[in-house]
Amino acid sequence: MKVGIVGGGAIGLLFAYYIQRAGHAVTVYTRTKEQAAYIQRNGITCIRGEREHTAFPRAVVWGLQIPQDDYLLVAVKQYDIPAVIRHLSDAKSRLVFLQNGMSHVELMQQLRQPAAVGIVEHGAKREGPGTVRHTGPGLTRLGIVSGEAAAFADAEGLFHMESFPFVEENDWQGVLQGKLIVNVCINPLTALYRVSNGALLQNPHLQSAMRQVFLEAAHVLGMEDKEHWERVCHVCEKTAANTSSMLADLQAGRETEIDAIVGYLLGESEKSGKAAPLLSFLYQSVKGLQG
Ligand SMILES: NC(=O)C1=CN([C@@H]2O[C@H](COP(=O)(O)OP(=O)(O)OC[C@H]3O[C@@H](n4cnc5c(N)ncnc54)[C@H](OP(=O)(O)O)[C@@H]3O)[C@@H](O)[C@H]2O)C=CC1
Ligand SMILES: CC(C)(CO)C(=O)C(=O)O
Repeated sequence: MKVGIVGGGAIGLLFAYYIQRAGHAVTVYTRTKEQAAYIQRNGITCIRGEREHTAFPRAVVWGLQIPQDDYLLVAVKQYDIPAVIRHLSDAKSRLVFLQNGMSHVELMQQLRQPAAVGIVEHGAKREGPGTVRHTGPGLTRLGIVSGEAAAFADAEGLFHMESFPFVEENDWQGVLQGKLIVNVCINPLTALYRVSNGALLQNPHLQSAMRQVFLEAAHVLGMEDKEHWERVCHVCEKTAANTSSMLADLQAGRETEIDAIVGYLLGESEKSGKAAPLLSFLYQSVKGLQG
């Protein structure tokens, strides 16, 4: 099977490495010709614990040719999706979007191709143009957003590996929302206070601030059940030593995914008329910091 991965960041390199190892013909589509040349020459090295392996997919720059892949996995940040989609119009591939947040779902529904979300429960860190560290092994949940279900019938079986599992998810909206609320609670506060995820639990004042953010976000999403708060605390604990992606983006001077995470919720609060002053404060603060 021909599988294209758009984006050679942490998630793109991780998926390219594992799917190539599963025996598929992978092409990584990068933004720069330098990264494509690097991967062509050196492959992709994945570090997991003490182990380190290299796989050798093809690599080319995105947008130079119409992709001929059976599947295309889009692994760019939310805000880069519009630029990627521009080159998709003639592609016949089935599409899988791997982003956090929720604002891509509406964009996906406007595409001609069958499209699915891949909800990524792995942690990954890019350590070089062809090197990724698999920091938190988890799984990927596939949910069909548009097109015939039959288009994705083979996906789970094709990509699944014991060391890199894929499962089909019927309630993909519920799972995506569950992940969204975790990111809403953890990412902006860690970015503003410049703390690791665990500090939001360990410091009682920050925990109380996070609880207030949770209550407002849960109200907007109609997800006030106890289990969602427990999940937020569980993720905070499990990733206690992590620098959240939003804090990492700010520290590196990159754009954050605040629009796809908090911005999406503000859109929902406007539609429903539910007030969200804390979310608005977080949104404006992170926007202000990213300049
Ligand atoms: N990292 C993680 O552990 C997890 C990430 N996610 C989600 O996955 C998504 C990707 O995250 P992540 O991999 O960490 O982000 P990165 O910033 O590491 O990677 C994004 C990549 O997209 C590339 N890119 C941007 N525009 C284009 C383009 N037009 N054509 C081709 N490539 C392009 C960038 O290229 P360049 O480097 O040249 O700018 C970069 O390599 C995000 O939505 C994130 O929230 C979800 C779960 C876990
Ligand atoms: C779960 C969490 C908060 C882990 O750091 C994350 O997804 C992120 O940083 O974006």
